[in-house]
Amino acid sequence: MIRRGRAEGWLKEPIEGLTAWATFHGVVFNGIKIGPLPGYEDRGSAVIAKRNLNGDIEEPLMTIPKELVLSRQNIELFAKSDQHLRELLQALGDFGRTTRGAVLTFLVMQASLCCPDIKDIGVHTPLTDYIKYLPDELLPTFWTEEEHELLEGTTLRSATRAKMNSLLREFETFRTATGPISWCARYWWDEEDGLLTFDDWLRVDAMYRSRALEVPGVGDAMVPCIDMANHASGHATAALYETDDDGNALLELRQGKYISPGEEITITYGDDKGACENIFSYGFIEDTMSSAKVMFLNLDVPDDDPLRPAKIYVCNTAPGFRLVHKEDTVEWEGDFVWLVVVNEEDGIDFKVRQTVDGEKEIQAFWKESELNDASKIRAYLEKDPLWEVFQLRAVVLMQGRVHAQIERLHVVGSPEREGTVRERPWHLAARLRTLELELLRKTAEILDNKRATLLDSETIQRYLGLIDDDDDKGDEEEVDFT
Ligand SMILES: C[S@@+](CC[C@H](N)C(=O)[O-])C[C@H]1O[C@@H](n2cnc3c(N)ncnc32)[C@H](O)[C@@H]1O
Repeated sequence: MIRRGRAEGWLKEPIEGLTAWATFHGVVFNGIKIGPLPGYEDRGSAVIAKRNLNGDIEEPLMTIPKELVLSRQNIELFAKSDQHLRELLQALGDFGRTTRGAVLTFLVMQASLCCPDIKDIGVHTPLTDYIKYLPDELLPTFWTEEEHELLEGTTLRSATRAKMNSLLREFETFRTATGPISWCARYWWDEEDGLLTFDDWLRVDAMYRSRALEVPGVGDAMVPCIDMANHASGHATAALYETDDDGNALLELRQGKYISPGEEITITYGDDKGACENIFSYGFIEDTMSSAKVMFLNLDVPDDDPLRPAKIYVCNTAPGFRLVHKEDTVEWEGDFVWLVVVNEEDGIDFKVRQTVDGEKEIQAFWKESELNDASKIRAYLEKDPLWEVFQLRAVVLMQGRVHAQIERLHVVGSPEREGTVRERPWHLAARLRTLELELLRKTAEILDNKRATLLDSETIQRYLGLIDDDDDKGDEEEVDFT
């Protein structure tokens, strides 16, 4: 439906009309305009200065009335005067009460309202027309299979697969929940000419994901016009967004920033986000990005671990570890790693408990202390006399995983661009492979050093039997390196 609306024009407006839309609905612009930035048209629209702007004295560059903010709270308000939207949200239950569920549903509803084949459904809001100004972002969920293959060996490959699966599940939930509503059955789900398809779900997901901001005092929301600001990190971020005492959204130039006419006003989408997440959520990597910054590598509990099923059962953290590039080192995070490297002889134990309603539950213990969640395990291990041994095991485990990932990237190499592969996916995949490979190599080096340091530690020397505490014992004991 959305693709058709874009092609036929009933769901598309030129960006030149946005200022009139905004002014009509009470948005105040101060010294700025919205449109393509000459030389950077591939970024879509941007917020551009119309005159000299001085961050030390400037009033807000944009003020967006609170009623225009596309937040969960406002969607609930819209639903009070729109019985069809209300029906949808009620049918969706818990999902309709999440911000994501409410926003995606609202966006599908706005597209349906614009569709000439759908009659007498829903209530027009200012935001019904707003979505006509939004571009279709080429996020990886719209890449072809050939383009996805270029991601082999990068962490974006599994992230995109997992996202596609979760989008499919979400869409099925949406279809099942709304199927019994008669107007949904007629317009959306009719076997012959139902208008809604998975492609629509991908499109509303992309709109939300690439434009959602965390608005102070509101939470995740889409803020019309402020969401036309492109991203720049660090000192290059020109403006910040916040809310005033009345809940209106503001775009404010940062103190000390001076912008000349024709220059862009950027915000940050999150300086801590890694290259993978930037492509995943926004479909670009900043030109100045020189490190993948953050990578998540998945892990499994080895098949030969007798505690594997219990460890998987109790695990409530992401199965893997995150590498975070900080200045000239790489730090890692992931409680799952600790769960993998300990075994029964060390002190981990699992017990089956019957709950009050007769269900069976597995509980994890570390030397008699209950581990309510996996995040506690590290604190216990740190206090254990064998802490260095556990660290060494963790380091060896991660070394194996990092080397396997490097190997996968080597196998992919630098493929030639096939004729059907689009320029942007090809370029982004190549940059991501390079950035992730560099971060992995750096991590491998750091882990090698860490391993060498740990092997030198007294605890480990003793654990391996290389230090003999008891001179009298002589050398009759064999060292067991396993
Ligand atoms: C919140 S929107 C910003 C407005 C957008 N340019 C538009 O035309 O609607 C986010 C999208 O803008 C583009 N974008 C933002 N910052 C960018 C940057 N630094 N480089 C390239 N594209 C950028 C990406 O396509 C991203 O998904």
